[in-house]
Amino acid sequence: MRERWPLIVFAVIVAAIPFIPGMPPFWIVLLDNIGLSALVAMGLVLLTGVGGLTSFGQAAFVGFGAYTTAVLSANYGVSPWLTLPLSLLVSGLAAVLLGLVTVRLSGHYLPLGTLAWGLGLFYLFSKLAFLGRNDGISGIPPLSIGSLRMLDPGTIYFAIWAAVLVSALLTMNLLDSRTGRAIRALRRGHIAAEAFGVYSPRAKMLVFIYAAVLAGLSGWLYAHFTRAVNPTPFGAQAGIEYLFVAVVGGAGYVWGGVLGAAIVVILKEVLQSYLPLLLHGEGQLETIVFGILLVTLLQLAPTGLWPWLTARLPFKPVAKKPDTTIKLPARIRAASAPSVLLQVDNARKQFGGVVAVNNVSFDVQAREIVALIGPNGAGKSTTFNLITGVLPPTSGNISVLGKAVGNAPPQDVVKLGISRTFQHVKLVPDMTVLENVAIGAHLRGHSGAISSMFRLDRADEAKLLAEAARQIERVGLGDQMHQFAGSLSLGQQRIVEIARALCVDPMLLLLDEPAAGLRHMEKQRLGALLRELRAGGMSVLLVEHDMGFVMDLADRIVVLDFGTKIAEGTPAAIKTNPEVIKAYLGATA
Ligand SMILES: Nc1ncnc2c1ncn2[C@@H]1O[C@H](COP(=O)(O)OP(=O)(O)OP(=O)(O)O)[C@@H](O)[C@H]1O
Repeated sequence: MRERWPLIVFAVIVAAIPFIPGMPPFWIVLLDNIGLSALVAMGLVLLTGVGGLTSFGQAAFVGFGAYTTAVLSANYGVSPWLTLPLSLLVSGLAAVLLGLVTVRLSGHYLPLGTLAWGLGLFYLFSKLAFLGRNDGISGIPPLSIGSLRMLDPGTIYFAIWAAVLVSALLTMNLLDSRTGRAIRALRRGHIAAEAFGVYSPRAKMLVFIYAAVLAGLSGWLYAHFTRAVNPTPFGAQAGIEYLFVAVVGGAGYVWGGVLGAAIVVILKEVLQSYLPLLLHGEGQLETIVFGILLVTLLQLAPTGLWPWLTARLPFKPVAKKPDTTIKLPARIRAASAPSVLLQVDNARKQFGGVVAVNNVSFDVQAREIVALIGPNGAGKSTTFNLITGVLPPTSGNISVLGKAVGNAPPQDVVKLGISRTFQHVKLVPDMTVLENVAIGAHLRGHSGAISSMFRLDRADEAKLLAEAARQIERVGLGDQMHQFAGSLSLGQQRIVEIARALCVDPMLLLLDEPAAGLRHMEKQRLGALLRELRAGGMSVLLVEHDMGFVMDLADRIVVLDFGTKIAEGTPAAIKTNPEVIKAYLGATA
């Protein structure tokens, strides 16, 4: 669990600021603007920095929140407190509609898509009569509690910063959870997360809606702060600026959003106030200087200022080892399970004219280690992808425990008890080893986003982390548990992937080149671990180029060449098979 005291200290400082004698009112206005901007940036942290979905369109969601309360409270006299849930709801619903078309986009189409609807909604706000067209809506009532009317910047300050602090707490809670790990895994692509049961479209939609709701909250507060709204602050330029705020502060960090908002709001204000004086009234130069300063900041700290600052702090948070005595229930295994775990029957995969897997058949029995070998490009990884649902077969059948897998997606295949590692390691480098491995236990937990935000997931979370810690210790990386996965050697990262796959409590483990990059002793330890797993009832199918390792370990070997199975048998038989020597072993000898 993360330390909460920095948040408490920050809350006390924020609460004390308005009471500092001689505090200029204008500074309070600046702090109000920083808080409003920080709320939007916090959503962008989750969306862009954590989830990897770049959005230029967040200002439009601020507009939905602001206009909803403006219309209802100014035109229909609805209490501002009643319009709060409605503002959040309208922003959230707008995100559902826009998200359905946007989050499916990939690469540069996604940011362009957000820019397109950001521009479109700005024009919509300025054309609709009931929103007051370009003039907007004025006469918005202030927020009030009993007889206290939040008319001046010094009183609404408390509402704005309470919203910032509560949102920061909820967002940190969300990120530090089962759902948060699924969201954080998205940035490295969807294949690894989906292999452990994460539905990435659902996770993407969740962050999209969450970011929009935070922007809507900012809009609701903004409307009652300025007491008038018009389309200008909700256009594409504002959308780009919000993204700047998040990136400058540190797009992967909740507090980066707050820091970025402070930097950008203060910098803009200082430049607008003092640059014209210095340059004798030359207009618009502040925009250019503002741009140059921001780019310089990004050169200094490319991942944002928050990580740059925290890396220089004299103290580091101390991570606690999970209590490994807490147990997750094991997978229920049928007493009379069939001896054939996996049956690959005439599987074929074509990519256009390339036949990557050519009518290949083999099986994996219970408590057996089978190796799939062959030269580069023989179709081994493609076979793994067919078995795990990453790719649909062109023809043929794959069945697990007698049940046809058909075209099941990876999320369904892992539920059958098949887990895997990847030829090209797919860990999230800036998540700890423990957090990466805990993604493997995703399907064994059940807490959702809301319960995580309110910390109702702790019992579930403790079990998942305990399981992850146990598997990390099992593979011999207990000392590295709290290190970032990206700081480990490539060989160790492969072992972390094995621990993640073990968290599924699989019946069949698919390992793609697990020994690549390992030193001799590490290979021996890996071999011992795999034998121990087999003795415990697990089966292993592995792709490996280290023939010494394979021959020592495997019960049976299947050899592929140009997508076709050319041999199958015990290591002794394969070693002396002339066709295998000609196609592969001769070359590796
Ligand atoms: N998505 C794809 N589109 C087109 N061709 C592909 C695709 N994936 C794999 N191939 C081709 O299919 C063939 C088999 O590739 P695969 O990666 O399965 O081989 P491999 O045995 O795992 O090789 P290596 O040992 O080098 O990893 C290769 O010719 C490869 O170029």
